Amino acid sequence: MTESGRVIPRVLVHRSAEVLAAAAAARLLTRVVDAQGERGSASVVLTGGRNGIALLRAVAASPAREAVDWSRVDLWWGDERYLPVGHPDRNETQAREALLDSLPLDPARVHAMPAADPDSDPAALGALEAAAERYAAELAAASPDGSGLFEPDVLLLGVGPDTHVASLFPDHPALGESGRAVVAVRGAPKPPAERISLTRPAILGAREVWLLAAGEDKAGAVATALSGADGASVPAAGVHGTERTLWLLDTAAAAQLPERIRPPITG
Ligand SMILES: O=C1O[C@H](COP(=O)(O)O)[C@@H](O)[C@H](O)[C@H]1O
Repeated sequence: MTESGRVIPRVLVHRSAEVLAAAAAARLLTRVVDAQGERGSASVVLTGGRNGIALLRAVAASPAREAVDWSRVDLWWGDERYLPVGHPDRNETQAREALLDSLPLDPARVHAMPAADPDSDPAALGALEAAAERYAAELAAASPDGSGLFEPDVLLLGVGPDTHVASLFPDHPALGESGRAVVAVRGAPKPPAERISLTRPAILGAREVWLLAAGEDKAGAVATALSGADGASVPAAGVHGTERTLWLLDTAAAAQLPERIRPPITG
């Protein structure tokens, strides 16, 4: 913990993307079981992207998934590509294929972000903004004490090569959104241009934030974010959990970390 009360991130480096996915899956399963033991249920915010989906595949492959009571797990998304239901590029579609369709989840507890109307132009003014507002209302309604505070047990984030997390991109106005929990993102530099994202203040409510990055294309972003960059312009530098912040990397993504903060490979 720093003097400002911020939790210092812990960085773990695994020997490959496959080991990273398997280790993160084991960690997630344990965290969910522990949260259910403590509070009766667990809430997890999923991410899209290759590392987030690899983690879900690793959960699907793990016999330890039987240790979880999946009917008492709430699933949310940190961001979504605003595309029609079932579109292969939707984070929801990929998560369902990788894991969710094989779990005995309570459908009422699977909180996918709204999808675009297949018969309308997703860029048309209004619908995307209304979709973001609906998701914000869903989040507020689900807060356990009615306070509207969103405190998921684990919030997963992929890290883009440009340091984006969820659909908060560097120098995009959505990164500075402070008055709401969910924001409509237009003009995203990575397709599709229309997206929905949790805002930085919403992410900061999570008990644990885990940032996942594998591959050499992520090395620059990881080094920048962990070297004291300003979270107001470098999205990955500005997110943390209230109890814990974990950076889960493979050796390639950790390759440009300055030596003073590069931990030994954990396995
Ligand atoms: O588009 C997105 O990208 C990020 C990062 O994805 P990656 O494939 O570069 O790891 C992801 O975290 C986000 O959920 C997704 O919408």
